[in-house]
Amino acid sequence: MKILLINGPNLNLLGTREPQIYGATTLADVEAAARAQAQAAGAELAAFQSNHEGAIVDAIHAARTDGTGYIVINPGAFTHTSVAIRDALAGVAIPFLEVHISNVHKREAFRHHSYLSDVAVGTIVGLGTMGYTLALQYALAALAATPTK
Ligand SMILES: O=C(O)[C@@H]1C=C(O)[C@@H](O)[C@H](O)C1
Repeated sequence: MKILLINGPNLNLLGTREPQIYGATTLADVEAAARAQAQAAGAELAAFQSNHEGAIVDAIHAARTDGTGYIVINPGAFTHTSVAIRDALAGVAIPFLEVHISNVHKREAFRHHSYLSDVAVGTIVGLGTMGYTLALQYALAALAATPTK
């Protein structure tokens, strides 16, 4: 079982970026916890972060042929702008969960729309970095129930 964790732009700044919104946990902490969670379940986790839309699209394409069974993605600001990332996720037909650390629905209006949510299995919003843990828990259970992946 292999899960790909993708974080988008500015999430490399986690821990110092607007901590009142995104908390004090660093991206390295998030990725290390996710890796340990996956390994404890007998799964592999690949973690990818980029500030560049095309690099995220390329990472999604690569998942199509590397055995990835589930994607957990926080697209950052590309959530609200990127048809390209939406199309890549739909194009590889790998189930994915959309995660947002903050409750985007309590923030600026431009954050209320996602180009991904209607093609996602589900979304986890506003639960801080625990959202990643919960998303992984769901993805691991889903993969365990479908042994082919
Ligand atoms: O809450 C989050 O994780 C999302 C992260 C970002 O960087 C923002 O651009 C999104 O609007 C929200």
